[in-house]
Amino acid sequence: MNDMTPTREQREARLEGMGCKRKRVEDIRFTQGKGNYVDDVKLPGMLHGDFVRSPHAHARIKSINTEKALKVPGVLAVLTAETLKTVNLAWMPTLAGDVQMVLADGKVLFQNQEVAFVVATDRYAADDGIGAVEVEYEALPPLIDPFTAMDADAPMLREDLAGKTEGAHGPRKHHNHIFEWTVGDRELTDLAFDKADVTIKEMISYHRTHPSPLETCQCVCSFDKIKGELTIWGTFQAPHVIRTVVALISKIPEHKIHVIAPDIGGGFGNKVGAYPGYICAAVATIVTGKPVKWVEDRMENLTTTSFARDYHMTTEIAATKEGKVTGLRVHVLADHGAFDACADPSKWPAGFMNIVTGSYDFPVAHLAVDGVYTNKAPGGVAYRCSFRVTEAAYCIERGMDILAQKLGMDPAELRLKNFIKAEQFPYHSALGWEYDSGDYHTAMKKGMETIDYAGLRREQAEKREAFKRGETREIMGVGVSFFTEIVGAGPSKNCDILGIAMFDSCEIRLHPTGSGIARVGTKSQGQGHETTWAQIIATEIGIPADDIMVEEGNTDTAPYGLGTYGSRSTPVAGAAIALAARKIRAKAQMIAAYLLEVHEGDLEWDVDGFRVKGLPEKFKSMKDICWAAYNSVPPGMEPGLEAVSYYDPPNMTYPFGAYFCVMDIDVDTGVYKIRRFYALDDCGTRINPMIIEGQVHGGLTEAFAIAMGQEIRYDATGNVLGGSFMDFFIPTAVETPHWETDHTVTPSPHHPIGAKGVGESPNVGGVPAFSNAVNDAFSFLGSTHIQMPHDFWRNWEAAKRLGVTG
Ligand code: PCD
Ligand SMILES: [Cu+]
Repeated sequence: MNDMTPTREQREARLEGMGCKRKRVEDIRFTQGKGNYVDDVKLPGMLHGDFVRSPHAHARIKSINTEKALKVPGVLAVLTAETLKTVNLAWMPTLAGDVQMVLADGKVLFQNQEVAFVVATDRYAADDGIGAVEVEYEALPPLIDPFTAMDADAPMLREDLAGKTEGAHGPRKHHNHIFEWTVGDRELTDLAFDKADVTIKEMISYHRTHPSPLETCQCVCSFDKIKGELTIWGTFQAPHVIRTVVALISKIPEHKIHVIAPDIGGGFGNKVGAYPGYICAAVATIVTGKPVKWVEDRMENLTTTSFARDYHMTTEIAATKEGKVTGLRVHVLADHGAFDACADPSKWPAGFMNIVTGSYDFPVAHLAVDGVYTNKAPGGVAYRCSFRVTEAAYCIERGMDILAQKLGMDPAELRLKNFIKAEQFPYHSALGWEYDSGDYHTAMKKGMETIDYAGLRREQAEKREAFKRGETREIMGVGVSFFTEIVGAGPSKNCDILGIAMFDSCEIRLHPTGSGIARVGTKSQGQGHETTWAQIIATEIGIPADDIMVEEGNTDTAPYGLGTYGSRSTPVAGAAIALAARKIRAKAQMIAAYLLEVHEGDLEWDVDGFRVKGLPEKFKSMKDICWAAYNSVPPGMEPGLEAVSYYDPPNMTYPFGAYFCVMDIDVDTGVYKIRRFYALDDCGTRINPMIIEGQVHGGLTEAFAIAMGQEIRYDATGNVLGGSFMDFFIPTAVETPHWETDHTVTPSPHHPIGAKGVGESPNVGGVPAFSNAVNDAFSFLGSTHIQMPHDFWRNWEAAKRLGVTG
């Protein structure tokens, strides 16, 4: 070795592997406006489709007259449910076992529902065509309040299900009932409540909101009549699932369907489901023989595509007078809108809501969820937690605060007292999960020390006294939230979508000169997979991350995968990537042994190649081995260096975190100021700390939006009130607080690289932190629970209700 030989550290740094704050490679094109999004797909002769939508929330359709529309210059076709019936596509299956109208069939069930699809030479002509379609409606009584959905005299929404007493998830109790789902031991839980010293009960609602990604949902469909092939470019978080759904409902053989998800401008769960626009564009290209583009506008996106939450959770906790929790009982009324179009794994009608015991050692618990139909848009999947973990975390984190208040205990102290202890992992929760790993006490204490929790409480006590003396009009709240996430759906034993197990996949192919391509079954929408996936490979096989190209989103080239949502990419695909890389390394080891004329067992891995044990100068780098793989492999070995891995995770991963929010609220105006927000996340092994930080910043900003103002509201007749950015709160840099981030590292014991997901965590933990801060601020005035979102007006209303302002 001479002086020019790089040190081990230098070789490691050159790889930019796991743990490196590698800059996002995709940002080179994104920041220069050189991304390639669906709307950038422009094909010769391409037509444009757009929808006639219902102004009513609930109405019968008496007639649709398309004659005038068809005379509008540029309009080529108008599809209605009747047209779609000729190809058996007026309805489509949802991922939740329900069916959904593609175009209104006989009646409409929510405002802005798709009624007809106008296809024209350009978007403007399509719009003129929409104006010329004549639809005659007969208004029906709307059902907006989910609490009245199962009243005896409630209007029947889903006439297609009339008389059906069995739904996709068991018996239906009423014509607007979708399912009842129960978990846990009812009897033992009731007993715990009978014996409890202290109990609390509160209706905690997580309102309806919407992720509203920068880019709306869209697609371009192009049918090649000669080859009988359908190509779909679309904003799909799960391209392979879309291909399978299209194959099942169109009867086009799956190998003749090409689904391509190009760059995506944010997904946030909004782009998991299948929407009528996709089906209509596909039918339209087959009918017209021309490519057809469908692009939603902002209002269409906000009012009709996958909303989030709308869970009304009656929460009860039983405890001893010393503050040890002894039982949890939760009933959820789930408002699903007109169709059950959630995208949970098949066996989980309410997602992973049974993580509602949170980070606490509840000996017994019981959860019951009733899903109901209302005259609102379908969905329920979205917004940085597709599987209802956010609802669960909000429920338990609000509940613990309410219990602390009743016990006269500090909320952080109550949590510390009830945490699952580090030595209890793997921990079996009362509602059936096996938490893989955690160290809650360490995380919580680190957070409390960093923000000087005790000092904040002292300050708050002083401020409260000053408020009572009339010296200030400001009240101070400290919001505590300690969440446990559950991500990585999921193990084939209990997770499937449409019968397909929720594995994920990776295929790595190394080229002779020592670079390569990795194709993965996931699909980044901004998370930075092109950067992080290459980092895993770099560490595993010693090829610099810059020399690995990552490709996702093309069903012809990527191995089958279930896509990106529910923070599943790192737990599932991340593992597939590591294992595919290890297969390559195993073959590389055989080649190296052959080249160095030693036994495989005599070699050891050293950063970027193999070294003969005890003979450090005998070394073959991965680059050398790549070349050899194409010309001098051991006799009998196949040439080439590539591997595929399909990974079926043995368990979910359970990231967690401790969040604190310090807030001051002026009682006379309701105006709040967020003084401090501290977020400690534990996502196990950290692949790219900078990307993690970005994920946390983004998720916290969204949590802030939800907790402090964002809402999709409906009036009594079913008009959407949050349908544009005039009424729907999107925080800008001006409103967004400063985020302090921190971490601990508790690797997942079953994941090949120990990583857990992180993308969803900040939203899961963030919302309760904000809401608890507001509630904590008001608590000394006798309030137990104030409903989100906590905008200025509602804060002022709360102050008024509590008699501290006029
Ligand atoms: N440990 C760790 C973890 C993680 N990571 C990173 O981070 C990220 C994320 O991850 P995750 O957690 O795994 O996740 P994913 O699967 O990938 O993704 C998903 C998520 O993601 C988030 N984030 C985001 N970002 C952006 N930019 N955009 C978007 O859209 C979005 N979305 C959101 C959502 S909503 Mo759902 O769908 O509702 O369910 S779910 C979700 C990536 O890149 C990775 O790699 C790292 O580094 N490390
Ligand atoms: Cu989730």
